Amino acid sequence: LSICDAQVADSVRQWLKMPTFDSTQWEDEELLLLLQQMYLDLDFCSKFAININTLRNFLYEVYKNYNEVPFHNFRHCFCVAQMLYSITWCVDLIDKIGDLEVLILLTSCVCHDLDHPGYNNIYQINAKTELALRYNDISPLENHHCSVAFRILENEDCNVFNSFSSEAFKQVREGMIRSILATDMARHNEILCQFKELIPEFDYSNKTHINLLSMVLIKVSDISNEARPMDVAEPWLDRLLQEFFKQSDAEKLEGLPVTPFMDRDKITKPSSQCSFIGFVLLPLFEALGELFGELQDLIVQPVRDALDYYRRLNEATKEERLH
Ligand SMILES: COc1ccc(NC(=O)[C@H](C)Nc2nc3c(cnn3-c3ccccc3C)c(=O)[nH]2)cc1
Ligand SMILES: [Zn+2]
Repeated sequence: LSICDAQVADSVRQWLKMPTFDSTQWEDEELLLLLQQMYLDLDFCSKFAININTLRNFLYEVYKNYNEVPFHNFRHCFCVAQMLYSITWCVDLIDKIGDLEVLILLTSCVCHDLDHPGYNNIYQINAKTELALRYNDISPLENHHCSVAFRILENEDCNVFNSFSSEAFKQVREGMIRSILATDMARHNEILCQFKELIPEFDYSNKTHINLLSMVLIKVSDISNEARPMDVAEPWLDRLLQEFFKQSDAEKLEGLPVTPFMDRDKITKPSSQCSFIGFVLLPLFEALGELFGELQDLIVQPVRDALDYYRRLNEATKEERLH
């Protein structure tokens, strides 16, 4: 049976709407079919006259433009899109920000790490790479991911927006650029602080408010592994550290400054996760949970549980070192 005709079973379509979904159980071809299913189940193909073959070509071209790196690979992009998709159903996001904004967000998630080399912005800038030179040290990776996305969309066979008016496409382009550039963690505090200021009087008719909410939604989806069950989250942390250690080894070899939270001689998994979840992840998730109460049980509480788990693990490993 060709993959194109395969239908996604109803039970899988239901599980796909949950943060407990485990991407490791599926082949790449099946993940492509599941991404296609997300557009279909959100009714985007009929709402936006997206030809199903164009959607397939787009998703396959995206797939080919992700690299075989330990963490920032196609499977990561799937997880990020799938988390956004889960949130969409849980809070009825389309009812709150409209179809076009959700289409922009989902497509931004799919494209947000395109052609990631496995070496982050700090490395790009210190090593004076082609990307750092091209983008003048300004979010070189995120600018590149977004540029690759629109180069794919230049190809009519892959352009899922080819039925859009030029005005509508301009809105899509602005939205995708804003969302993908927002995933640069160097901007984390700037974005979180601005968002927290809006929460008390959040205004869904205010485009500035919607834009900031969209940036927070893709950020939450991007770093959301610890909101998933431990057996799903843990392998991602190992892959992430694999990628970080590869970078810090290269930095040592090339005489470049070594990024502290990446140095295999300096960090342990429990201690680095305690600080990441405590200082970065939980504050972000709690802010979104203040606006969308439905997310408390879905993804905020699981992050608190993950923090407790790593704190206990940290204590236990400290105990061990003492004896
Ligand atoms: C403010 O900029 C930051 C802050 C923290 C980190 N990363 C960390 O603290 C460590 C290595 N942990 C970590 N980092 C994570 C996770 C998920 N995504 N993610 C990640 C991956 C690539 C780039 C940045 C981040 C935060 C995760 O569960 N843990 C990286 C950048
Ligand atoms: Zn990412």
